[in-house]
Amino acid sequence: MSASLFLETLRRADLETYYPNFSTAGINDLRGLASLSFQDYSILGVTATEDRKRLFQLIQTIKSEYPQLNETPNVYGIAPRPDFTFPPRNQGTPASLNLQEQNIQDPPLGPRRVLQGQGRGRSTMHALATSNRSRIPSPHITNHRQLIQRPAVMQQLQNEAFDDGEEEEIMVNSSPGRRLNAYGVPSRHQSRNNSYSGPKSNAPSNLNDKIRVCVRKRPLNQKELAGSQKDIATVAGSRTIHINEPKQKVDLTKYVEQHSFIFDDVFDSDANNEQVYQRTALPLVEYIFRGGKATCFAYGQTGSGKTYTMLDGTHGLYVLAARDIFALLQQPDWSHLSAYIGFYEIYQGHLYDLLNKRKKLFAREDGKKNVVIAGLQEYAIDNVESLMQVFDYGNTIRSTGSTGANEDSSRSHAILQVVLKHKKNKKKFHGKLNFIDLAGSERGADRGDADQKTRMEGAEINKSLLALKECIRALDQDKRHAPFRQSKLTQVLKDSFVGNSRTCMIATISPNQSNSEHTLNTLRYADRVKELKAERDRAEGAAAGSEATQDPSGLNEELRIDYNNDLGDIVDDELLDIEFENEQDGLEPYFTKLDIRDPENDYFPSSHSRTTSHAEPRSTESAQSREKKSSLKFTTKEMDDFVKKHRHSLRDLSDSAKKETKLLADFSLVFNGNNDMGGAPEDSVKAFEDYYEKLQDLLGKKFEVIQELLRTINQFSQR
Ligand SMILES: Nc1ncnc2c1ncn2[C@@H]1O[C@H](COP(=O)(O)OP(=O)(O)OP(=O)(O)O)[C@@H](O)[C@H]1O
Repeated sequence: MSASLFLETLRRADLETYYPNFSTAGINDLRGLASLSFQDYSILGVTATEDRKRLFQLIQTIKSEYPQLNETPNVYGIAPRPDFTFPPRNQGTPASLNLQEQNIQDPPLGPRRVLQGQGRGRSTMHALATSNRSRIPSPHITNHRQLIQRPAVMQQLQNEAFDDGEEEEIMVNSSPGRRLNAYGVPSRHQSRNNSYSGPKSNAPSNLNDKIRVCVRKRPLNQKELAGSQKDIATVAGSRTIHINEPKQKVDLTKYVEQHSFIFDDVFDSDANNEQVYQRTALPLVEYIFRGGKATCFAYGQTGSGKTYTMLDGTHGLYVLAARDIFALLQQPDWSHLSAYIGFYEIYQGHLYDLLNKRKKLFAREDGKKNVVIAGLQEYAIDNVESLMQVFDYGNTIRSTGSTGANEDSSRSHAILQVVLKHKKNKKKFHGKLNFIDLAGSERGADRGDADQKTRMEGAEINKSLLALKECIRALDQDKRHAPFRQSKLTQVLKDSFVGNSRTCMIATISPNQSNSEHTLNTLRYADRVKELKAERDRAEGAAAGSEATQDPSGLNEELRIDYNNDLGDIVDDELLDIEFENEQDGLEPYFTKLDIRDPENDYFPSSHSRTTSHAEPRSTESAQSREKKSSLKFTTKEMDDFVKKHRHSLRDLSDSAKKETKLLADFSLVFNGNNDMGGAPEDSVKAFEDYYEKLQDLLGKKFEVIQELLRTINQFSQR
């Protein structure tokens, strides 16, 4: 492991100050850290309680991440010199340091201290009603993001996560505490707590939500069973999952911290793909027949079951969806449509066609803002067998690499695209469904023994997953700008997120205890999406009374502005006339049968909606009188010139808005990334200065354009 990586590891745990001490003691990699015993902390100068806790947590994280390191003896032989200890934090490194060369083994861990000095048998149940921790605010936030106090729930229970013959305590519903970043290292920022509202958790989720977040737990595999690994993920009901995270206190007492999450659907390890399909991809299948665009993606740790769920060759969701798509295409209502299949991967920021010798591809947008993968070989397929053959062929050339967790680990994002087009006019697009098997991220970027290529792959994957999260976040918060351009993945998915689109995320998790931190990271990532979605739902609910102000497109005002801003050259009249097909009528029998039809039917912009969304409503009377007045005051040429000028200004403004969007997105990504990864505040400040200076420039130019337009209008009004 390079010194800089090691330093970075310490930095993320807020322990970088001790780097010189570690380095002088010859501890410069994870192995060295894992070998440290509690007694070594003082010798290394780590005396502050908070820092000792942090170091302890970091070491536990490393040990659970890399179990092989647990066997490493204390090869560094750090032993207290009778006459010397490292200075405490911030006091520099001693100039002359003479560590003893002898090897000292870690002292044995046990016997563990028993809480409050009491012995406990396996069946003992102690309610620690007076414990401070029983008053820790719940991690769950109410709808209004207020912390709610939960009853004293910390109990000592029979420990199910450890089975080493010792009693542990379980902190039920305890705070997740400091958030772990993608590396499983505690972030310096306090975690946003998991949010859900209790009553809602019992009600079935809405299959027609714009964004759905589901979780799938895979069974323990043979290796984990053989290693007596415990299942720490408990599914409770159809929407709740508890993660019993094994932890250790500073005094080495083991305990279990239970984290509870609620999602749209939670699938237990015995759920099969058909059951998962019914509540994830099936609603998307019917949605694309209604002219929408949809995305179904699996997110999760390497080896957690993303491929198994999404792209398994025989019963992945894509096969099940294809079965229904082909069946629907056989029906008279849809016989004018064909399904075209494309299969490509995003590897290191580039697109490659998996059905055409990994030919390099480029993502573009057509005039109607559909993302087009230029050069992608598409096959008109009408039966599942042919699809599976084509898919198998593509899958053999997908970029894979070996990670410790999963021999066939994919190092690329694979996208299987199903586009419905009109048979008579292939250019006429009807609907699109993307199935995405995201690359696993955790084992690439931070592995000390990974080669440069693997690390670069990991970094690229992390970047795209971060951008994906940012885009979903932005969309879910109905923000005006989403940083689509930050990664190839989000660029490609852009049209599946804006406008009439639906997204289903399936977070896949491994249930074994050694993966608990990655599992929690996955669930927190998913929870973030879910939490924001809940807020939006509430906001929409609150606004339900003001139906008259709602856009029939189903886009809220901000997103609509973004969509329009992003249209760039759309100011030409023909492009303003953006039209999505709305062929819902013919769907009646099918959707009635499935009983999942969206009752509101509010996702499809009517052919007028975009145009009308720009225009101020005018009364007939005032329009007529304006026309009359105008005909008296202006010549045709003047009016024509003004329209051209306006159009020109709009183009400039639109260009500016695009630049502004990018500027904001760039800054947001750096800012949020920095926050999430625990980066230095100075980096954020520097980026912010750069951002607002550029914004000042852009706004100045916009102002000039508007001023010029107003000048002309003023001249007109003075006539
Ligand atoms: N729900 C499940 N039921 C049974 N086996 C499963 C399930 N999910 C995953 N597996 C098995 O676990 C192993 C890893 O799964 P998979 O390859 O899908 O992981 P992954 O998340 O796609 O990993 P990577 O990111 O490395 O590609 C496979 O052998 C797969 O068959």
